[in-house]
Amino acid sequence: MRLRDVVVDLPGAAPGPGQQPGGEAGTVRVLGPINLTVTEPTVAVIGANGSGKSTLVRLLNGLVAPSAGAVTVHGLDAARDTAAVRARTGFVFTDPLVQLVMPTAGEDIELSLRRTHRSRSDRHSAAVSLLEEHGLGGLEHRSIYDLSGGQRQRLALASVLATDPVMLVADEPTTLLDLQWTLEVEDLLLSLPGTGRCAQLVFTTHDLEFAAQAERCLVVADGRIAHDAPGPDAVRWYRHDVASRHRGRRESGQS
Ligand SMILES: Nc1ncnc2c1ncn2[C@@H]1O[C@H](COP(=O)(O)OP(=O)(O)OP(=O)(O)O)[C@@H](O)[C@H]1O
Repeated sequence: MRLRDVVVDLPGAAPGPGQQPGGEAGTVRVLGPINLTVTEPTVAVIGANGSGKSTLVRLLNGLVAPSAGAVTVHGLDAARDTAAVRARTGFVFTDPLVQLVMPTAGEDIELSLRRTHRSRSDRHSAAVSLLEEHGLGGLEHRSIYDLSGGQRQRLALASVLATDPVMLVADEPTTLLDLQWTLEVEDLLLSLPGTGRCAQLVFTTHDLEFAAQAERCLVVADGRIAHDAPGPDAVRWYRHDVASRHRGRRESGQS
């Protein structure tokens, strides 16, 4: 993926802390300018609340369009060739209810399998085994509203993976999971490129141990890339940066 001179300006009453006015009156600049070419198989995006992480990854499948500049994914312009980009890019939302569209767990996965499994019975048996693989065995008839938050988050991931995406973008994919499932899902996600199940994984997270395992990690601050390094180095830089700002505020009596 490639971001060239990308900025995102969004409507806003007044710029918040760390934000600049956008190019048009009444807008704030929430991202950019950003120039990046990312080829690494596993890429983490970390940073403070409101720094612009979700906005950055939403650019990758056209959920957010840049106000200026260009986002290229698999050689396609994400804002112009959105349908083609979305056909290749799976997106896992932080809130699974945003993306689960069918009434039951089994039906949601079956919907994702409709392109690759033509017959209904094939779709059903593939859905049952995918549910098992994600710790949701026996829940195919369960309403998506009667699943726990963590079960829903795993279902959302299973449904997106069922579409065989070339690139998987996951926005805080483990926020609702218990410790065991956090570790399972992190292992699964990080292994995807290596096992050929998708070519590239891009994820946002506040879990720094997870981020440290990525080959490349982008630290976002106030809508800009503040640091860009291999996972362990970027996480070390981020911890140090946050701690020293915190110390500075404490010493000046601001917190
Ligand atoms: N549709 C929108 N309209 C106006 N402002 C928005 C919109 N979406 C996001 N923003 C603002 O853009 C900034 C970046 O938001 P974003 O969701 O990208 O942050 P984030 O780094 O993912 O935060 P978090 O860690 O809290 O999820 C925030 O100030 C947010 O309030």
